[in-house]
Amino acid sequence: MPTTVSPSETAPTRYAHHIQAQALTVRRGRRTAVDGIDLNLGTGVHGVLGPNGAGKTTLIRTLATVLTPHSGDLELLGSALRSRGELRALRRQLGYLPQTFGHYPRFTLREFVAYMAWLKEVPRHRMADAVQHAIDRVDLTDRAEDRMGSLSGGMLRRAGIAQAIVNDPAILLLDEPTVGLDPAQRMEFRTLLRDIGEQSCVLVSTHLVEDVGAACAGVVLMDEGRTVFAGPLDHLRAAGSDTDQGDSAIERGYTALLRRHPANQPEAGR
Ligand SMILES: Nc1ncnc2c1ncn2[C@@H]1O[C@H](COP(=O)(O)OP(=O)(O)OP(=O)(O)O)[C@@H](O)[C@H]1O
Repeated sequence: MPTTVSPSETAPTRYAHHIQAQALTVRRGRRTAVDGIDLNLGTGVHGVLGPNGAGKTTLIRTLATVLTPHSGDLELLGSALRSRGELRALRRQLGYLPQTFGHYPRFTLREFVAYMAWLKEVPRHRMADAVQHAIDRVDLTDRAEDRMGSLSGGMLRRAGIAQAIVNDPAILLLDEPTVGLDPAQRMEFRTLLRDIGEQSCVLVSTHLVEDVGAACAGVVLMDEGRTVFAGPLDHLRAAGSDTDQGDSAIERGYTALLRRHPANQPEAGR
């Protein structure tokens, strides 16, 4: 009988999951922004959902190695990131689009993406092709020689996505990537995400539930720094009922799971 083999099963990896976190805790100022969460994420596109202040950005920035955990264990691509060498090796395989990113307005788009590729140590002989491919994938081919300062907000966001994928990352972390994209570009973007998710672990923080419905196979739902739910999108859809608030099954599931979480019960004394 034929069996289905996923890319993660055939990939020559030394780790069970691309992202493995146990009791991961991250402090921001006096707050515990990520509060002891466990995660095991492999290939595929995973949405990170949650209300404002839930800890989504803090989690993504921690996985992007921008923030250091306060406690707990974190392994990315099987590496516990204990040395500078491990960190450097990992960063070559990471793609990260922050909520806002800095850039030199006088750089052309091609120069910007090439600069980011150089920072990620994309080999010199692959550089030109990698840059062109990334620009093509975000549909900015005809703007490649334009200065960054002349791009529209949505185009800048796409430039940010191009720099995040220029090194064909094994882990791609995107914080609110579709903000400012027009509907046609959002649809293109979802296709791109699904395509990248065939080989890589993609984590997308978003408030747009329809993006999750269209592009993500899995969901991590956060509230107050904790994981309320982590699992397949279908389980989130099934969690809600007609009495829960929301215009779609995903929104109703989102509302139901947040409401049911112990931290949101009246007896939790909040
Ligand atoms: N630099 C900081 N200093 C102090 N507290 C911070 C800092 N950054 C974040 N926080 C706090 O950490 C918590 C989580 O914030 P975070 O930005 O990770 O949430 P989020 O889920 O991404 O929110 P949003 O949906 O509004 O973007 C919030 O209570 C926030 O106020």
